[in-house]
Amino acid sequence: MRVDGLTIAYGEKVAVNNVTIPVRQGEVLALIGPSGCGKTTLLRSLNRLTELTATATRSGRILLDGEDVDLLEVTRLRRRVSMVFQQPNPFPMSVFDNVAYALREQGSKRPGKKELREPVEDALRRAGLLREVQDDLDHPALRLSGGQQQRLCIARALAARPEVLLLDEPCSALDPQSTATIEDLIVQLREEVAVVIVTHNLQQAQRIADHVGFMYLGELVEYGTADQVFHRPRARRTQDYVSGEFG
Ligand SMILES: Nc1ncnc2c1ncn2[C@@H]1O[C@H](COP(=O)(O)OP(=O)(O)OP(=O)(O)O)[C@@H](O)[C@H]1O
Repeated sequence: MRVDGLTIAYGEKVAVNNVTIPVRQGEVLALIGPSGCGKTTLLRSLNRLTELTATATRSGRILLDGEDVDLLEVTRLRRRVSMVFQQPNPFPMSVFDNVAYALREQGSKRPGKKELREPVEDALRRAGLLREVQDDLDHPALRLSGGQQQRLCIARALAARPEVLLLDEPCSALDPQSTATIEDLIVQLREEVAVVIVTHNLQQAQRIADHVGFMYLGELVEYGTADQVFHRPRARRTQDYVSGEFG
């Protein structure tokens, strides 16, 4: 995926200013920067969620596999570029049905429960949750712990076999143990899906990211490997931010 000269404004306020950044397959890209610098807006634009905000306007191009995302049917785009939010938001239905939902929505023919069992379990396995819920697939998803609910949301996103997974501060509502589990999961997932994560947690970005984009006041100030951005930042602003001097 590639973002090219992207500018997004809410009314008069420019939230993302002329950003060009690649999203590479097989990698985790972390977007970091102080509050309000445009990370979430950039993330949400990748599958056109910013269109849901009436005041948002956009210029520049976003390409998925060389195709302009504006030319793709939006439901299909959101299956290929899938989003997991800050607060786990499973549907008020069983664990099984949460994941099956994504699969049922896919084809023209509605598969039955039997046919769905294998792909549902496969998505749960890839989200690192199957072992914990195997015997409780019919239990309400809302009875799971917060960390399990977040992995269920990841399983739901993975079920549609997306090419890109967008994670908006996925651990901010979780305890340290669940956070560690999800970080391990993200590192494994990059083999099957490109991951873009917004995080305030610089240690987290260092632990899991291959590339890092540092944003400030809507601009992409610096983009590089995690090692370079954290240990040899080129810009003074990046240096100040990663050393904890502001933000
Ligand atoms: N729906 C909206 N309407 C108007 N302004 C918005 C809207 N969403 C975000 N903004 C503004 O756009 C700018 C960028 O916000 P955004 O949420 O993308 O930043 P962020 O870096 O993700 O912040 P945070 O780290 O606090 O989540 C901010 O000034 C914010 O106030």
